[in-house]
Amino acid sequence: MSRSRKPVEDLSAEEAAEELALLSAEIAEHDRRYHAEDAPTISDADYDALRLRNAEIEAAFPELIRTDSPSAVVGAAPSGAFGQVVHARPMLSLDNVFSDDDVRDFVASVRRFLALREGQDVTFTAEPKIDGLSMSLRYERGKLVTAATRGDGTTGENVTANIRTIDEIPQELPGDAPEVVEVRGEVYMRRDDFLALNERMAEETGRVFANPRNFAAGSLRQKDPENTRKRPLKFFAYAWGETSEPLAETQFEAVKRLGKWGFRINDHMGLCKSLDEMLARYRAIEAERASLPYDIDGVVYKVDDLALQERLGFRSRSPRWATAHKFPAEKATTVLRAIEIQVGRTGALTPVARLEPVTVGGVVVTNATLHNEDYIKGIGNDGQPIREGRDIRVGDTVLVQRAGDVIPQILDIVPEKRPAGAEPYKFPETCPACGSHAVREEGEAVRRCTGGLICPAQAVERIRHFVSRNAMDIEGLGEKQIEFFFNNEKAAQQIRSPAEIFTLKKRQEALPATLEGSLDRLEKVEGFGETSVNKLFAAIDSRREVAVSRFLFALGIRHIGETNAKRLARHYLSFAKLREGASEAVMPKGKGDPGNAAWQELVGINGIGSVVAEALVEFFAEEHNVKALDALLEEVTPINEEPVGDVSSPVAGKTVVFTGALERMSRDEAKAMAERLGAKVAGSVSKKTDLVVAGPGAGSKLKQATELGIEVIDEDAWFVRVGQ
Ligand SMILES: NC(=O)c1ccc[n+]([C@@H]2O[C@H](COP(=O)([O-])OP(=O)(O)OC[C@H]3O[C@@H](n4cnc5c(N)ncnc54)[C@H](O)[C@@H]3O)[C@@H](O)[C@H]2O)c1
Ligand SMILES: [Zn+2]
Repeated sequence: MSRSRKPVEDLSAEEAAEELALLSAEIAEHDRRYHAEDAPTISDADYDALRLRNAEIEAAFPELIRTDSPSAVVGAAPSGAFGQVVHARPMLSLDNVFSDDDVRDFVASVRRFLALREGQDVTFTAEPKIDGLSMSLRYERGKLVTAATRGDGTTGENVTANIRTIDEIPQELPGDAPEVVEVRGEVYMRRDDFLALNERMAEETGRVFANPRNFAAGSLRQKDPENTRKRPLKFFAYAWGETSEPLAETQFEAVKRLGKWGFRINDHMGLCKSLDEMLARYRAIEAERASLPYDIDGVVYKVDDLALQERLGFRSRSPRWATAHKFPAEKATTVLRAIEIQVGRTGALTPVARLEPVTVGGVVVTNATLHNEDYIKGIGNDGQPIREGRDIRVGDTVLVQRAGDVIPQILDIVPEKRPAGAEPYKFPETCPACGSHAVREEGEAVRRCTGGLICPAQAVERIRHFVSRNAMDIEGLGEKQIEFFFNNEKAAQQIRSPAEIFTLKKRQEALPATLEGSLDRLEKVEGFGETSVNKLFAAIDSRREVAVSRFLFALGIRHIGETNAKRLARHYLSFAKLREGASEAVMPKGKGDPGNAAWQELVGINGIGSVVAEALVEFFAEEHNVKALDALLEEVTPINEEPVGDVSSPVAGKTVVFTGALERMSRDEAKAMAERLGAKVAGSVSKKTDLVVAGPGAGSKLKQATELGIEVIDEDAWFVRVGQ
C-alpha cells in the first residue's frame, strides 16, 4: 500500500488520498474492536501511530480530509446494554504527541492560537496519563446522581449503580461544592489486582483480559452491580464537565479542589513553566512508570490558566489546550503465517500480514501492514533497497515494531530463521474480489483493481459508507446483508445502488402471490425472518428524510467528509441550493481566471478549498452520478439545515471576512469566535459578504469590499460590535 514510511512532505496528493483511505478504514475497525468489544488486536502504540500518520497527512493535505476521517471521531457509540446519558458537556479525547519536537510544536501552536508575544509565558500542568477509562460523575446538591462512560463523546452509558460500588468515589461532596458539578477522571485497576484476578478468572472460566484497562472496562459494564463490587476498581479525578460555578482559576487549583472533596488525585501532577520543565517532568514520570502500581501510557500536558483554556477551546475530538505525550514502545518477533490481499474502497490492493499471535505491550497482535508490493520485495519508495534488499516471505520470522514512529509494523526478517523452501511472494495481478486486472501505474506504489463499478469490493464499500452511522445511519444493513443484496441474482432482492435500498420494500410487495412462501420473499431467506425484515424496512423508511449534511456525506463524494459536508450544508441550507451552486460553478481555467460567481461562493466558504470544490463540481457534472442521485431523490428528501451558532448575536447569519493583520487575536481565534456567534466566515469578499474586519496591511480584499460598498470595520470595532 502507499501508506509507507515515506515522509509526509514527499507524498503526492494521490498517494496521500490513498493512504488516508486505508487509514480511516483501519482505524475504524480498531476503534470498534477496542471500544465496543474490549478486545483490541493491535497494540496501542501501533494504533496511535496510525492516528498520528493520519493527522500528519491531513495537516499537510487539508483538502483531502475524508468522508470518514478518524480525526473527528471519539471512541465508539454506547452499546444498548445500559441506559444512555447525554453529557452536559462533551467528553473528548486527547491529541497525541510522541517526540520532544512534537511537544515544542504543541506549545508553539498554543502560543500561536493565542497570538502571544515574547515574554507572555504559558504555564502547563503535567501529569501521568492513566490507562483506564474515562468517567463523568454528576453531583447535584452534593449528591452523586449519575455516572456515565464517555461513549462517543456526546452520549455515554449510564453506569451509576456500578459506580456506587467503588469505594474511592464519594457518594456525597462537602458543602463548598457547587450545586451542580460533574467530576471527571479515570476508572482503572491496579496491576497487582489485575494479575491476581486474571489468574483466578483463567482457572474458573478460561477467559482472561489482555490488560488492566480492558478488565476495568469489562468490570464496569457488569449487568449486576454486585459483580462490579467484587472487582477492585479505583478512580483518579483530573477534570470536570458542567459546573454551576467556576471551580478555580487554574487547572492545578481546580484539581486540588477535587482532592479536598475526597477524590484521589494523582500526586505526580506538577506545574511546568517552560518546555524544558515539561520534558523534564515527562522523563521523571517515565522513569517511575514501572514502579507505579497502575498502568500509564504517557504524560498529559494542559494549559494551566482556565481563561486561556476557554479561549483555546476545542477541535472536533480534542481540546486545543491539552495533549498527551505518549511513551514509546518496543519490538517483538513472530512468524509470518500468510500474506492476504485486501481490496479497499478505492480499489487499492493492500497486502496484510497474518502473524503468529504475539504479545506486544500486553496486547495480542495478529495482523500487520505490509505497506505495498515493493516493501515486501525489499525496495523502498525511492526505489532503493531497504533491509539490505531482504524480501519478506511467508514462513519468515519477522520483527514487529510498535513505536510512536509511523506505522512501522514489520521492520525486518530474521534471515537465519527462514525455512527451507520459502518462496518469494508473488503479488497478485488480478483483483481477489472481482478478478479484474489489477494494474500498477507508472510511479505508483499501489496496484489497483480496474473493475470500478462492477468490483464488489468497491461497490459494497460505497453502499456500506452510504448506510453507515454518521451517514444515512440505516440499521440492519451490515456488511453481510449488503453483500447478500449486492450479489443477489433475484431482481426483487438486489441492491446495487443507494436508491435501490429504498425501493426494496416496493419490489418485495410487488411479488406475485404465486411466489408466496418462496425464497423470493425476503422473510423466507435464512437469517432474515419476518421480524427482522419488518425492522429493516422500518429502519429504511425512517431515513426517507435526513439532514442535508448527512445526505451529502453519505454520497461518498471524494474529499467531502463529515466536516466539509456540514460546512457546505450550513452555507447553502438546502440540498437544492447546494446542488444548484455546485452545478453552476465553473472552475477557473488557468492562472488569473477567478472562476464564475458560483465557484467563488463555493471556495469562499470557510474551510472549503479548491480541491474540495472541484470534487463537488465534478461529482455533479458526471452524468452517471446525476442519474443515480435523481433516482435517490425520488426516495429520499434532504431536510434543510437550521442556521447554527448564537442566533441572537449581532453578527448571526452574517457572512464575515477577516483580512489584514489582527492584533488582539489570531486568525484562527477570530474565525472560531465568529462561528460561535453564528456568523459565517468566508475566505474571500463577494456580493454575499456582509462585513469585512480589516487590520493593518489589508490589501485586495479591502479594496474589493470598498468597491462593492460592503461595511468595513477594524478589529476594535469588531469587539465592540460583538460586545466582548
Ligand atoms: N489497540 C487498539 O486497537 C486501539 C483502538 C482504539 C483505541 N486504542 C487506544 O485506546 C486509548 C484510548 O483512545 P482515546 O481516544 O480515548 O484517547 P486517549 O486515551 O489517547 O486519550 C484520551 C483519554 O485519556 C484519558 N486520560 C487518562 N489520564 C488523563 C489525564 N490525566 N488527563 C486527561 N485525560 C486523561 C481520558 O480518559 C481521555 O478520554 C489510546 O491509548 C489508544 O491507543 C487502541
Ligand atoms: Zn475488483
